[in-house]
Amino acid sequence: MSSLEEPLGLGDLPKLSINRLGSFSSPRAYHRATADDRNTHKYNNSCNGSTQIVFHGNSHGWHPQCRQADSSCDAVELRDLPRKVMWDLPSFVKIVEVGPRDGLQNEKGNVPTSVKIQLIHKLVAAGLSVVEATSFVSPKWVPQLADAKEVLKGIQQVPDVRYPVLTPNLRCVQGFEAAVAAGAKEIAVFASASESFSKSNINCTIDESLVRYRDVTAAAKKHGLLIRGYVSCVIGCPVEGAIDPSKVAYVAKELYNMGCSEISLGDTIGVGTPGSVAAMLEAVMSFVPVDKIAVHFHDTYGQALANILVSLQMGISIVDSSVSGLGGCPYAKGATGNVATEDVVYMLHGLGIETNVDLNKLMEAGDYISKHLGRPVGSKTAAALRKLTT
Ligand SMILES: CC(C)(COP(=O)([O-])OP(=O)([O-])OC[C@H]1O[C@@H](n2cnc3c(N)ncnc32)[C@H](O)[C@@H]1OP(=O)([O-])[O-])[C@@H](O)C(=O)NCCC(=O)NCCSC(=O)C[C@@](C)(O)CC(=O)[O-]
Repeated sequence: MSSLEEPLGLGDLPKLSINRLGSFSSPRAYHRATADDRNTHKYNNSCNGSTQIVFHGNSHGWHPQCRQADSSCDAVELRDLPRKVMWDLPSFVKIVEVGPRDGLQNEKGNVPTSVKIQLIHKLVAAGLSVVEATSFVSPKWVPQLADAKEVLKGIQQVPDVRYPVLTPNLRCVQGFEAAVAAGAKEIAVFASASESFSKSNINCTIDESLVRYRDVTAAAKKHGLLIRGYVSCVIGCPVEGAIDPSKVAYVAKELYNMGCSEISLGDTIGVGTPGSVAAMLEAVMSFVPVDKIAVHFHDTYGQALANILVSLQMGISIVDSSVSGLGGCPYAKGATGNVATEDVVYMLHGLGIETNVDLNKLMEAGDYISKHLGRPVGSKTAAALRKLTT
C-alpha cells in the first residue's frame, strides 16, 4: 500500500491520455488589449509576430500587456503560442464557493453563527452565485456545523443565488428532513471512491451510502430540490493510496443516474497532479456529461491551480474553491484547505475567463474570516495584492 505521506511517484501516475487532449479544437484569438481592459484582465499576447508578455502594475495589481508602450498590439491567433500550451478554454466558469462549509467544518475553535452568516453575505456580495452554507450532519462528528439550522435560517437569501447544504441521510435530526425544515432549496450528498474513507467519513460502505442517497435524492426530487453529488478521494485516499479512476467513474455514474444535477470530483487530500487528474476526468466523462462535472481540489501539495487548468482544457467549467483557502476534511488527516477562491479568480481573469466575481470584494470576505480566525489570509493573490496596495 503506497503511503500518501509522499506525493504519488511518477510511476504511480496513470499515463495521461494524449488522444483526448489532441482532439481539442483549434485555438481562438484573444481579445485585443486596450487601456480600459486593464481591470478585466482581457489581453492579447503578441507583438511583432513574437509572443512576449510583460507585466505592468496597476491599481488591481498585475496586468499582462504587450512590450510596446502603447499596447497597440494586434489581436493574436493562439497559433502564435505553442499548441501544447493553450487549448480552447471556456469563456465563463461558475465558481462554487465551499468556504462556509468545507472551509469551516475543520476549524477547531468555535466560529459563531453570526460570523458564518456574515461571511456568506460577503461572498454573495462579491458576486458568487453558489455558496455552500453548511452541513446537516452529526454534531458529534462535525461540532463546528452543529448550528446548521440557525445558519440556514439566518441567511438573507438573494434571488438566483444558491445555498446548498450537505445531507448524509434522511434523518429529521441531522439530515435531509432537518435541512428541508430549515428552508433548504438545494442539497448535496457525498460519497467516496475509497471504501476506507467512506467508512471513516460517513460510517458506511460505498454501496451502503449509494442506497442511502437513492432515498435522499428521491425525497429531494419530490420536494423539487436541486441535488449536488460529491465524490471524495478521486485521486488518492489517506489509507488506500492511489485510487483507480474506474472506481471514481462508478460512483460518479451512480450519483448522476440517481438524479444529481452536478457531480463534484474531490481530490480530498490534494495529491493529484495534472496527469492523474486528466486520467480520472477521462474516466468520469465516459459516464457523466462534461458540463455536469465540477472539480474540487484541495491544495495540500500546491497542485490545485495546475489541476484546474488541465480540467478547463478538458472542457470543465465548474470549479469549487474556498475563500482564503479555508478548510480540509476532518476525516482526511493532513488534508489542507481547498484552493483559495481569490487565486482561482485571479488565474481565470488572467486567462480572459469571466466569473462574475469582483476580486476586491472577494478579498474583503477573505480578510473578514481570516481576521476572525486570527491568521493571515490563505490566498497568495490576496496577500500579494494587499502588499501592493498598502
Ligand atoms: C453521516 C453520519 C450522520 C452517519 O451516521 P450514522 O451512522 O448514519 O448514524 P448515527 O449518527 O446515528 O451513528 C450511529 C452510530 O455510529 C457512530 N458514527 C456515526 N458516524 C460515525 C463516523 N463517521 N465514524 C465513527 N462512528 C460514527 C455514531 O456515533 C453512533 O454511535 P453511538 O453514538 O450510538 O455509539 C455521520 O457519520 C456524520 O455526520 N459524519 C460526518 C460526515 C461529514 O460531515 N464529513 C465531512 C464532509 S464530507 C467532505 O468534507 C468531503 C467533500 C464533500 O468536501 C469533498 C472532498 O473534499 O472530498
